[in-house]
Amino acid sequence: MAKTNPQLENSPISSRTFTRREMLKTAGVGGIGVLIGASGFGGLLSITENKASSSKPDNIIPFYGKHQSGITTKPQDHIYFAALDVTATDKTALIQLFKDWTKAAALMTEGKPVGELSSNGLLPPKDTGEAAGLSPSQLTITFGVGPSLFVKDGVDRFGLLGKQPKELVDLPKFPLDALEEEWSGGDLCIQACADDPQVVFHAVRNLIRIARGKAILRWAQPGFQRTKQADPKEKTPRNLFGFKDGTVNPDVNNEKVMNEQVWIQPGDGPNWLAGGSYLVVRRIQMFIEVWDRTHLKEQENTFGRYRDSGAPLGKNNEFDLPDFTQKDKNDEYVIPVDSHMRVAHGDGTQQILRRGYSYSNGMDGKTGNFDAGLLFICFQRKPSKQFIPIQQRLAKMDKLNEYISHRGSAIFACLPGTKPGGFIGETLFT
Ligand SMILES: C=CC1=C(C)c2cc3[nH]c(cc4nc(cc5[nH]c(cc1n2)c(C)c5CCC(=O)O)C(CCC(=O)O)=C4C)c(C)c3C=C
Ligand SMILES: [Fe+2]
Repeated sequence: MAKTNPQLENSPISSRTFTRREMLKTAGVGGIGVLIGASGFGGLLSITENKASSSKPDNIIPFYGKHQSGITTKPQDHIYFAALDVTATDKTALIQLFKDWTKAAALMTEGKPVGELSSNGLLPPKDTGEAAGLSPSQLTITFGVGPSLFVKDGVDRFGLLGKQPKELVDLPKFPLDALEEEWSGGDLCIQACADDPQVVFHAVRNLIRIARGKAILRWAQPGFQRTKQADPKEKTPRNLFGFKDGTVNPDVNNEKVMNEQVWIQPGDGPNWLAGGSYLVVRRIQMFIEVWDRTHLKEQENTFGRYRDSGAPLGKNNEFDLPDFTQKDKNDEYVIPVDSHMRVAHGDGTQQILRRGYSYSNGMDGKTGNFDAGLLFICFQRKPSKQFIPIQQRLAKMDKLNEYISHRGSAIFACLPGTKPGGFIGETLFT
């Protein structure tokens, strides 16, 4: 399980840290427009540069690096996930979009607004403003491209057909899928994660705004887990069924394991994607009202773990290895054959890096129940050998299926990282 932030490969935090909070502090109440007007933006920057170098915020996750952040990054408290449809019809516009997004994302992850602050009362401000004064909050922004960016309705939209990886195709239909168009697919995705809900919303909102005329929102879903404030020891978070969720995950601090399981390697497919990773997202509704009427033993048999400790059935501690051979006095397996953990584990050869968040979207208008569940997100090197076989098993025989329904689905190739001066998607488009 992820215990520390492994973004060691991303470039070190810039010494020119000029955060939203510092900007307000430097300008003083009501003074910012006047200061910029008088000295120009560069002047203000240089004042703050010197001041900030001795007090670097430690809640910045570097945007630039070999890989995009937000994949092996220790999960932050909040997510805002958005899938987009591209409306632009030429490749140049698409390239410009990725250039603009890269610049804006790099600024926002450092806690800066997306454009110069302006005192021109006749223009809308470049940044929407709701994150002014907020810290960077470990914001990560991760971009991906979906299969439909390459070919849609048989049309090679941007001359990218020859570049489409074999793995980047729509997921197969699984038994019990109840997918809805309004929660599925997308030409592009943006995953914004941070320790503040307003910071993640601000990030996606500004990126969508920048995309105006080139791409539009297709679907979006915010999500959460317990905050670090509520659980300073940062134990494994619990899902909305009350169980610890995220105990077994490949070790993000082990580079060899990440190269085997998560990062696409040169030779895996087209070279433009080496250093990237496939993201599978499933919007899974959880029938919490039914679950809340289910007795504890049944709940524990459903997952194959104890609710309180998170230990595998028959063991004492959360991180004890499960014994799948152990039987009880009735000659039944202690960890039931249809339990979620056992079925997901299989023979242990397929692994995925799970990075999901709970969601709650108010009431399901059709039933009067909560519309709540798991925004399941996982990263992997080869979906055909990782998510797909696991989900095929789960869809067939997971006891958890009585309590959940897969409502949305999409797959994206998360692009490799980039250096300052470059842009996300550069390897694909040039
Ligand atoms: C296809 C992949 C998976 C889907 C979809 C999925 C949905 C899902 N899972 C939970 C809750 C738990 N999952 C747990 C373990 C677990 N789940 C998957 C895969 C999918 N889950 C894997 C690969 C594993 C690890 C298996 C192993 O090797 O042990 C657990 C147990 C604790 C843990 O390890 O995190 C819980 C709890 C829900 C609620 C859900 C859909 C709503
Ligand atoms: Fe699971």
